[in-house]
Amino acid sequence: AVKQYDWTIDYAFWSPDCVEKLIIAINGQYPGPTIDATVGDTIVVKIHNKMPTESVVIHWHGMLQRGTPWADGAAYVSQCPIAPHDEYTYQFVVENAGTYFYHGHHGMQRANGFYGSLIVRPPNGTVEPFTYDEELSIIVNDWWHKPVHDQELGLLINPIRWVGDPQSLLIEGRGAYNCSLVPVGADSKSADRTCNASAPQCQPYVLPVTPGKTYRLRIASVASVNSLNFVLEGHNMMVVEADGHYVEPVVMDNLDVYSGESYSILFTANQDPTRNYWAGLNIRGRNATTPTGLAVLNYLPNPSTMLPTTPAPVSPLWNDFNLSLAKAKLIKAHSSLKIPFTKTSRSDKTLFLLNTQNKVDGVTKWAINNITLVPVSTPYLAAYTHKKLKNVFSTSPPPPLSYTPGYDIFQPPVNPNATVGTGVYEFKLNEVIDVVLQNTNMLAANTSEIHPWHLHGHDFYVLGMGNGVFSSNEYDRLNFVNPPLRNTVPLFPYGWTVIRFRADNPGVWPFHCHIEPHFHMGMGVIFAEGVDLLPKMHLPAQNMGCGLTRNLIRG
Ligand SMILES: O=C1O[C@H]([C@@H](O)CO)C(O)=C1O
Repeated sequence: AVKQYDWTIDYAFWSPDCVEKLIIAINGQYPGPTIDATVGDTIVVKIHNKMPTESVVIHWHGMLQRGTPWADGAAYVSQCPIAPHDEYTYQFVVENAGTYFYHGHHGMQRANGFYGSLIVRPPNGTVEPFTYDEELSIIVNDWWHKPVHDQELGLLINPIRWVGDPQSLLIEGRGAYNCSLVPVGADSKSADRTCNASAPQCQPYVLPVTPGKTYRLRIASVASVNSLNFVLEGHNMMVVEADGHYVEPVVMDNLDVYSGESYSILFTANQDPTRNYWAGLNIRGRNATTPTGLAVLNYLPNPSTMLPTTPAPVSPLWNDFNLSLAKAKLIKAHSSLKIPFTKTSRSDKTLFLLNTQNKVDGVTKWAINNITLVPVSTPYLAAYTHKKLKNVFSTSPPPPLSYTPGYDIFQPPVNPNATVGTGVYEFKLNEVIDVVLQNTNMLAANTSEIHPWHLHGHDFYVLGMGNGVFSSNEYDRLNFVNPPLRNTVPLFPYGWTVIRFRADNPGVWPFHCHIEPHFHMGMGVIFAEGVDLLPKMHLPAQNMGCGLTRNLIRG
């Protein structure tokens, strides 16, 4: 079936955590409308950009965009952003059933509240490998009071003004800042400093349940910076799906969710039904003082306003990274998933990507094999579809496939200066690619952080994760039996992560850290697949109305 949506994008004043702030709303809603579709459906979303001075794109996170790379919604990779007062129509087919979401992929618009859920259901009559009575769904997020443009500029200047810890954690766009902490005096009179604890927009999100029933709860994270941990007070959860693929059921008493990831968990409302419970969200991976984000698990017929008198749920220690690693490794492909390779299969190409924090002209950046990705004004995909422009992004020499062996990942970089680049890793159609992500110490001593890496246009197999330096003899110990198929995977501090995918989707696809500030600071690479086929591709003219392709458009 064709599912048609008409979306007007505009600013709105909103109070997600009771403090009023300018956000980006869709049809006046925050979070944006949910897309609810079935495998095989064609999604058509007509965008009207009503923001007076900001251009916009929407990335359909986890959608493979097979045959429609121009609809991926990554600014200056797949398209020119949609100008103010202009319109653009996204059209693509949804391929796999699961829990997904969409979000802005231009500037820091995602951090400005520009996101929503995208749920894909299996074809009618399909039996899923688990059962439940009803379904609930939440998107989780971290939230700052500082306007995103202030945040963005702070990241790009010298010295860096890092965004710091968020003021709140939001569950389905709702949190509760303590209004007594809002500065008083002149500041309190300006609109963006209004804090109203009884504003309807910041009343806790309610998850209504009927005692005895089993629920599928979909959880997705669009967090700007933080790794999050989700707890359902008094209830265990069984993880059954991750990033749109079934996984071997695994019971957890709290769930780590990295930015860009999604999960389905099952839980049964089998606790004392005379009270309600907290759903809680805490930061892991950073030593933050941000209070727990709270929603209400509402045992019907109790009123949803009957707040639990129990304390906010606690999560494991923020820096127990071995626990984080062990938990991430518990996610394994469901036994019904056919793995298209064995222990002895090798990739056609292996990329070793060193993740370092760097400096370029004194400004703090992130680099991959010492190259910081910088913005361009011609969309990569548009350039690749025009023979004449094919080489504009191929730096000479091309971006390095690996880094110098012997790099000491436990020390700050000896020479922190990185080069800037717009180079592309080019793959032949159907090449099997392994990527080894290698984490390192940051510019400051004794610091290394979590980076959730997200690949556009693909799911990939997570072959393994570990501590220290990855060495090729570790290949034998990777998981070739039931590696989960994901579109986002964490890279842990001082650790490594190995993924595998087939370059079977002609197009140009970003692979980047899903931490919004880090992508801005250059932490990503660009993959071009089936490059010989791209000149035969016909992009919508509107994708090309900027940069070097602007003058090539014929009416
Ligand atoms: O990119 C980053 O910058 C800060 C810090 O390294 C400099 O303030 C931080 O925690 C990051 O993740």
